[in-house]
Amino acid sequence: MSQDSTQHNAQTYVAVSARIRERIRGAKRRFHANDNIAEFIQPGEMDELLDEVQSRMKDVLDSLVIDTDSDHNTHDTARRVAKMYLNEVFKGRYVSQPPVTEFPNAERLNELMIVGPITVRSACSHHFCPIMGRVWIGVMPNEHSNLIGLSKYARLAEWIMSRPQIQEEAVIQLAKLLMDKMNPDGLAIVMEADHFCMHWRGVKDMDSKMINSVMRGVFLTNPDLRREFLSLLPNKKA
Ligand SMILES: Nc1nc2c(ncn2[C@@H]2O[C@H](COP(=O)(O)OP(=O)(O)OP(=O)(O)O)[C@@H](O)[C@H]2O)c(=O)[nH]1
Repeated sequence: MSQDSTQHNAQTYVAVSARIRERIRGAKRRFHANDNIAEFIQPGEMDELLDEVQSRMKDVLDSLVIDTDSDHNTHDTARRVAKMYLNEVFKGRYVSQPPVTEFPNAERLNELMIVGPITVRSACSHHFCPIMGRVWIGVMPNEHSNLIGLSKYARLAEWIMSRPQIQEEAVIQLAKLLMDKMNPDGLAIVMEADHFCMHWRGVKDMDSKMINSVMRGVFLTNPDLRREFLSLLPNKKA
């Protein structure tokens, strides 16, 4: 019998992760660590996933030779880790995009606006170690752009970041989402983050950060605008 199926109530039980994977493959879609798969998850299946991830985490703890039966500290760790991954730190894979009210640009605003720093939290796809950082977003709207509420930049950034990520792909996913939503003349994003896979382990370098920027539309073609955006970012070391 395959690992994904067991006898269950006299019927063949297919693990919920296998059922979800089957639907995604059927739709010829990707399910990389930083992809959102909410549309393939049916009502009630998140509870089943929680049980499945808990059971597999228990196997990992067993393989780490940790006595989860008599060690009171790790007795419920498998469940806690499963809940943390599915409902908190990787939630952005499993839930739909947060609702964002879009307002027409009634006053035909076409001046640079900047939001930030927005705190972002993620984990790297390579080691599942935390990434903690800040992001600044600059928008150059035009008369046809949709405007979104200020808090929605943070909500959308959190949705993208609460997945296993690499920083270079995360900023591009965020840029695409905002471009699609607002349709501005230009968009600029700067992200600065600490990667705990470099602080806590590996090279154990406490000081280095990763900073990257993504420019779209007029921020690419107009160096003065790009300079204005970058000069208006508060000192990132402050
Ligand atoms: N480009 C990029 N790399 C990242 C990011 N987060 C973590 N990394 C790096 O991913 C790399 C994984 O490298 P590997 O050589 O496969 O893994 P490793 O042997 O554990 O690497 P060390 O960290 O050097 O011990 C490391 O260099 C990490 O520092 C990110 O957001 N972007």
